[in-house]
Amino acid sequence: MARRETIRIGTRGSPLALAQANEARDKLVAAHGIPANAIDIIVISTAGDRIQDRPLSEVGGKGLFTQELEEQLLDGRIDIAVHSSKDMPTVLPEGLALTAFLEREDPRDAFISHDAGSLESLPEGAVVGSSSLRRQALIRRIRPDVEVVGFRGNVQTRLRKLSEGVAHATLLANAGLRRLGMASIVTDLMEPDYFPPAPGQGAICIEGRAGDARTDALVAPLNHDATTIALSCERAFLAALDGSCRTPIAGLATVDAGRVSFHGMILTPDGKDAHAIEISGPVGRAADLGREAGETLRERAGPYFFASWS
Ligand SMILES: NCc1[nH]cc(CCC(=O)O)c1CC(=O)O
Repeated sequence: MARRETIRIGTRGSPLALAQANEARDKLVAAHGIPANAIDIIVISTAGDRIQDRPLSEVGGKGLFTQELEEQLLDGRIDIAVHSSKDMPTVLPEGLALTAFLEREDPRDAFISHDAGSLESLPEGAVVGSSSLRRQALIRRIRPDVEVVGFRGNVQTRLRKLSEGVAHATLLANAGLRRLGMASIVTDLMEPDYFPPAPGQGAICIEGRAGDARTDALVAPLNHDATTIALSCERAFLAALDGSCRTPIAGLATVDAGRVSFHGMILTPDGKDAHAIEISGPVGRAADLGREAGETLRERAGPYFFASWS
């Protein structure tokens, strides 16, 4: 393995992205018995980090959190990029590949509030902050009386807004809170059967250059098979729905005893209309099952469902 000695990991600079890059570095160190200083962590700013004044669903475009890292991968300025799988487009630039998925953290969304113990028990007409189209639609489906307001910024910013009374509650990925050591702020956890997470939520992935044997060998021990199987199902579901970032799409696959079980849902942004599917089969068919689930929902919903708000 010797093109150069140091391994360069590219990452975004948010506290969560850095925690994820550190986790990948620690796993590389442990797997290969190399010193921590043989790995450089290189912070790269993305459009998604720079745009703070608008919901990203409005900005549109794919790869808001990934493009700048991918350019540096293709240039050879970094060897691997560490991402949240949830932020990864279904189609990668030519020459790049997802080469490992780390063991998934809790995929559930966390409910955080100083005013109520759960989404269900919020007072009527309460305000919930979220800029995620999926969370907005699911919240409105469960609590049509609640007012949903856009809410961006890092965890600290959102918590400050809660304290200031800008909103009564917010939802964040429990995985991110756990990785930041902030699990104690969670008020309630949303069960995936009625509040399914985003495809990929809670799973860190490694992106590398396709066919780069050196980095493939490096990251191979970090791969968690069940997570990779679940993610291939979830990402095939997303791809089959042609996941425009304006369509609320949710889905979670779990793996047990050689079988993968998938639960997917698409919603209108107001949460009034939704289509859900449950499907399971042998792990070898994970991607096929995800694609079939997506195609079935697409057919069931009909073209009007996708056209009515975009
Ligand atoms: N959209 C930003 C983003 N991308 C991944 C996570 C959480 C971590 C994960 O899913 O692994 C978050 C923040 C959030 O949804 O609370």
